[in-house]
Formats: sequence, C-alpha cells, structure tokens
Amino acid sequence: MKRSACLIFNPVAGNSDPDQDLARIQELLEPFIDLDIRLTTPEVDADDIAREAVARGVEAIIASGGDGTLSAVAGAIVGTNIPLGIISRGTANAFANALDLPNTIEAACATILGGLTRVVDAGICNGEMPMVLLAGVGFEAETVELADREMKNRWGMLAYILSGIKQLNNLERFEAEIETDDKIISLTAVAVTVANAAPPTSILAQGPAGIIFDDGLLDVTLVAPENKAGAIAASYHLLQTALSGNPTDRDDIGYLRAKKVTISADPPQKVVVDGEIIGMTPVSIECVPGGLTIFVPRVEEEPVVEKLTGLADIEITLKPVT
Ligand SMILES: Nc1ncnc2c1ncn2[C@@H]1O[C@H](COP(=O)(O)OP(=O)(O)OP(=O)(O)O)[C@@H](O)[C@H]1O
Repeated sequence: MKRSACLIFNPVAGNSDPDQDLARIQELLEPFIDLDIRLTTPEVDADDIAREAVARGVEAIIASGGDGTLSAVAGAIVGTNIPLGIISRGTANAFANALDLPNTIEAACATILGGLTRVVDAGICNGEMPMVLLAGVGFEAETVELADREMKNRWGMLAYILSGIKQLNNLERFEAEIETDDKIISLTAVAVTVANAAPPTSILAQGPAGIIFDDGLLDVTLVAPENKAGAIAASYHLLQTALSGNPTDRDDIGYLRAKKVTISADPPQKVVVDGEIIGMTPVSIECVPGGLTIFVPRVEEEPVVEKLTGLADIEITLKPVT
C-alpha cells in the first residue's frame, strides 16, 4: 500500500522559488507517498497545522521551510511517535545541520523515501514550550534579534555573523545562576547556552563539542570572558572546538551535562529558543528523552581507503577469504 504523509510547506521560507520547490518535492515524493499538502500562512502557523495533523492521526509529517517552520512542526509532534521528515529551505538550516540531515531537496526527499527512522531527544522550556535545538541566554538572544528578516534576505547566513560582530560592541556581562539536578553554579557570564542538538555554527553551544542528541541529557555551555577581546578569542576558540570535535580547554568557558537546567540572570536577560525570542530569564529547560522520531539517511558505506594502482613493480596477491 502507498505510504501517506501530511506535508507542511512554508511558501515564504528562504530565498528560493517556492513554486519550483513544491513542484520538485511533489515530483520526487508523490510517486511513492500520498501527500496531503498544507501551506502555512501569516495567520495559520506550522505548529497549528501539525497539531491538527496529529489529531487526524496521520502516518507521517513532512515539514518544509526554514528553521522556524521546522522547529514549530517538530515541537508540535514531540511525544507522538509520528515520524518527521525534514526538507530544509531556510537561511541557516541549523535544524538539519544539527541533526545530521541533508539540506538539499533531493537528498531530503531520498531520506524520507528511504524510510529509516531514528529516535532523538527533545527539550521542554518552562514546562510547556517544546525545544528541539537550543536555548540561548544573553549574547545569542541579542544576536538573533539583530538578524531580522530584511538582513537575512540580503545577507543570508552572513546576517548572523554580521549581527554577532555588531553585538560584540554592546557586550553585556550578567550575574548568572545555573541550577541543575545536583549543583547550583553562580558566575559572571556573557552567554549561557543549553543545547539538545546544535549545528557547528551555533558556536556558543560548543563547549563540549560533539553535542549528543540522544543521550537523555542537555549540553550546557557557559561563556564568561572579561571583555570584548576575550569574547572574540572565546568565540574563535569555540568555532575551532566545533570543527575539531575537541572540547574546550579555555579558562573562560565551561560546560556540563544535565537532565534539567534552570537559568536566572541579574539583570534579567532575553531568552531565545530554537531561533525565536520567547521572553526573559528565568528559564527552565528539561530534556525529553526520545521525544522525536525523524527520518534519517542511511549511514554511508565507509569510503575506500586504499590506492595501490600505478605503483611501479607492485604485485598484489589476494588471499583466500577465510
Ligand atoms: N504564507 C506566509 N506568508 C507570510 N509569512 C509566513 C507564511 N507562512 C509562514 N510565515 C511566517 O514565516 C516564519 C517562519 O519562517 P521560516 O523560519 O520557516 O523561514 P526563514 O525565516 O526563511 O528561515 P530561517 O529562519 O532559516 O531564516 C513565521 O514567522 C511564519 O509566521
């Protein structure tokens, strides 16, 4: 029997032609999946459509849009066991990058058609708001707020970097208190980030490097430089941490893992969750182990790590298979 899925499609996400994108998705998926296509509008958000699809008991949900759309759909289906397909068409594609998912339409559709699923963690903020990627307090929230729609349209991914650089001039330190299951930590910080999953570009989350999104724990990074020069050095170091996969060893950056984290700040700081400002501190975030089921690509076969051709006088004798 043909599979079926509700496709939630944001027609204004990213910079590509939405009609072409939708036609391509239909061309790739519809031979194999009956698609119930729902477009988001300024009035009807992706999470409303997703909740309605869950209530109808759909077999699978496919979300296509920028990080806002993907997070909204994922958040609405946390805990439902309905498999989620992701087709990224946004500016940063943090969602796909954080969860090791492809970010072209073709590869994303192939992943959905492959049918392989993986259970990953989610998070819940203040007991009610779902979180899939990360919550940022302080610097990250201010940076996200600066990178508005116009800037993203104009500069794409660079918008976040430019607003980060701009924000360095208004660097504000605050007294942070971080409470976990077994500790209360007080320090003067510029950013506290709580990640369930994070792409390498979310540098303020990279204290531990390699963030694990199915271990039942949240990864907390504390960034506490004393001044702007320290903040620049710490940011650069975190970028290297992300790229190398080695945890930080700087004195002004700390990290820990916890199931639940509560952050207070003096003065109170803005809080951003999955790219949206949700309010001010205090904020509480708890891990929801195994909260999401997503379609994932098949693990690539190991690349060939042998090259023996072309060597002068080489002789190779194959041994019998034992
Ligand atoms: N038909 C529509 N017309 C106008 N706005 C819409 C429509 N559908 C959704 N939206 C708005 O789009 C926003 C979500 O956009 P989304 O994050 O998916 O894309 P993006 O902003 O291009 O991506 P990114 O965050 O990666 O830059 C929400 O604010 C939502 O209200």
